[in-house]
Amino acid sequence: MTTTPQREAELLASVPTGLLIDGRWRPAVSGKTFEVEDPSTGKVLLSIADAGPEDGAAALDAAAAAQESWAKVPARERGEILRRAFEMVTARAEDFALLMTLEMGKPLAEARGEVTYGAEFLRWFSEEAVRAFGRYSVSPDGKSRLLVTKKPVGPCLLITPWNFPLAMATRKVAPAVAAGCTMVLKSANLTPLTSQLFAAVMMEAGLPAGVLNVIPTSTAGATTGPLIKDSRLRKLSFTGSTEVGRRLLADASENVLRTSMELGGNAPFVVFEDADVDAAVAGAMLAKLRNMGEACTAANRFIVHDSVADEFAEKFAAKMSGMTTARGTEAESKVGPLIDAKSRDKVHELVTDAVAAGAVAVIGGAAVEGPGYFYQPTILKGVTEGTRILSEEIFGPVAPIITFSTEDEAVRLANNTEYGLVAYVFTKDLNRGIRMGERLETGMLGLNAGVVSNAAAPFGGVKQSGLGREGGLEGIEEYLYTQYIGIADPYAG
Ligand SMILES: NC(=O)c1ccc[n+]([C@@H]2O[C@H](COP(=O)([O-])OP(=O)(O)OC[C@H]3O[C@@H](n4cnc5c(N)ncnc54)[C@H](O)[C@@H]3O)[C@@H](O)[C@H]2O)c1
Ligand SMILES: O=CCCC(=O)O
Repeated sequence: MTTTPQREAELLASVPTGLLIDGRWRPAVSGKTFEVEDPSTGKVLLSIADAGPEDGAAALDAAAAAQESWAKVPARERGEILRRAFEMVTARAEDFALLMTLEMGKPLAEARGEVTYGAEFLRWFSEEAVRAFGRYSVSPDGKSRLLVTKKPVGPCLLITPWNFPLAMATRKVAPAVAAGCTMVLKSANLTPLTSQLFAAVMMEAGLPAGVLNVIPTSTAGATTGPLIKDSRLRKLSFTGSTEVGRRLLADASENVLRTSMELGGNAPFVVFEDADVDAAVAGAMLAKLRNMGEACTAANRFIVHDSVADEFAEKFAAKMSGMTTARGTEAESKVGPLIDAKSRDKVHELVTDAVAAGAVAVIGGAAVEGPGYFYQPTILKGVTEGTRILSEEIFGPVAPIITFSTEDEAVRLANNTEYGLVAYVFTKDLNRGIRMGERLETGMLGLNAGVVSNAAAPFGGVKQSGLGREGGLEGIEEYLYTQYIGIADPYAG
C-alpha cells in the first residue's frame, strides 16, 4: 500500500489522543497536551494528552481496583483476548506500520517487520496463558504434601522506549495479560501514538476496563515516581537506557518491587578468519542497520580477524553504500532518520572523537543535510581501543571496525564492556562457535546470525544490560510469583 498525505492524515485522525484510564479515553486533569513530531521532517504529527501525577494515580487506582476480578478470569479467556488482539493487529498491519514510520522514522518495510514481530508476542502469550503450571509432590520424608502454584504478581508499571513502539509494548502487555496482571503503561514520549492505537485494539479485543491503563506523558519521572513508591504497585518492567534503569532500580528498592530491566547494549560482532565473509557481511547489515542502528541489539563493535579485515570492510562498504537515506514512507528508503537532533549530534560526536584518535571513514562520517535527522551510513576502520565509540552505545548507522589475531584476544575485546546483552559470532567452526558461547558474557548470542529477536526466545541481558527475560517460556514468569502451600500428612491420626 502506498501512502499519501491524505492517508497519513486519516490514520492520525483515528489515533486516540486521550489517556486510557479505567476503560475510558479522557484528557489529562491539567488539560495539558504534548506534541509528537515526525523525525523525517521535524513537523508536528499530533498533540496528545500529557499525563501528570494525578492522572498516574488515577491509572493505578483503576489497575488496583481491577486486579482481583481480572486474576479470576480463566486463563483460556485471557488467552483468547490476546489471540483476538493478534488477529486485529495483523489485520491492521498497514496502519500500525505507517504509524510507526511516521512517529519513529523507520522505513515502512522495517515497520512491517516490527508489526509481525510485535504481534507475535500476542500470539505466543495467548498460547502460554494456559500453561502457568504449578506442581503437587510428597515431601522427602513422606509426611507432608507440597502444593506449588503460580499467581499473578499484581498491578504492574510498564515503561517502554521509543525505538520499537509496538514490539516493546506487546512484549510486556501480552505476558502481563496472560499471567492475570493489571497494568499502567507509560509509553515513550517521542513515540506514544503506536501504543495509543495498540491500547484501542486491546480494548476492542475484549480487555475489561481497568486492566490496561495508558498514560503518555512529557514528565516521566514526576508522573511515574509516585507510582513506584505506592505499595499497591507490585512490579516494574522497564525497557530503556541503563542510566535510567539504574535510577529506577534504586527507586524500586524502597518497596522491594519485582523488577524486569531490559537495558542498553554494546554488542560485539566477531568475524573469525574461517567465516564465510559474504554471510558475515549480510549479518552485519542486519545487526548494524536494522532500525537505523537504533536498537539495543545493534552491533556496536566489529571485531574482525586481521586476515579478513580488509575484505570484510570492502564488502561491507559496498553493501552500505547502496543504502539510501530517505523518509521511511518513500519507496527507496532503506535508512530513515534518527529520532531527534540530540541523538544525531551524539552519533556525530562519537564519530568525530574516533576519527580524531586515528580512525578513517571508509564511507559516510557526516549528517545528511536538509530536513530531518538523517545520518550517513558509516564504516570506520582503524579504530583505537579505548575510544568512546567502543564503549558507548552508538544508536546510529555507524560501524567501527577493530582487528584481532587470536581467539583469546577476540574474547577479551568482546567482553571488555559493562554491557552484556547480545554478541554475534561468525565462524564455520562449530566447536569455536560453542566455545565463544561459553566464554562471552552476554544473555544472547547470534551464531552466524545477525538478528536473534524472536517472541519464542528469552530476550535479555547480563551485567549492566539488565535483569529478567522477555518472550519465550521465561517471559510469563516475570509476571507470576510462586506460592507454596504445605499440607499436613493426610494419613496422620
Ligand atoms: N534491552 C532491551 O530490550 C532494550 C530494548 C529497547 C531499547 N533499549 C535501550 O533503550 C535505550 C533507548 O531508549 P530511550 O532513549 O527511550 O531510553 P530512556 O531510558 O531515555 O527512556 C526509556 C523510557 O523511560 C522513560 N523515562 C525516562 N526517564 C524516566 C524516569 N526518571 N522515570 C520514569 N521513566 C523515565 C522514557 O520516557 C521512556 O519511556 C537504549 O539504551 C537501548 O539500548 C533496550
Ligand atoms: O532495542 C532493542 C529491542 C530489539 C529487539 O527486540 O529486537
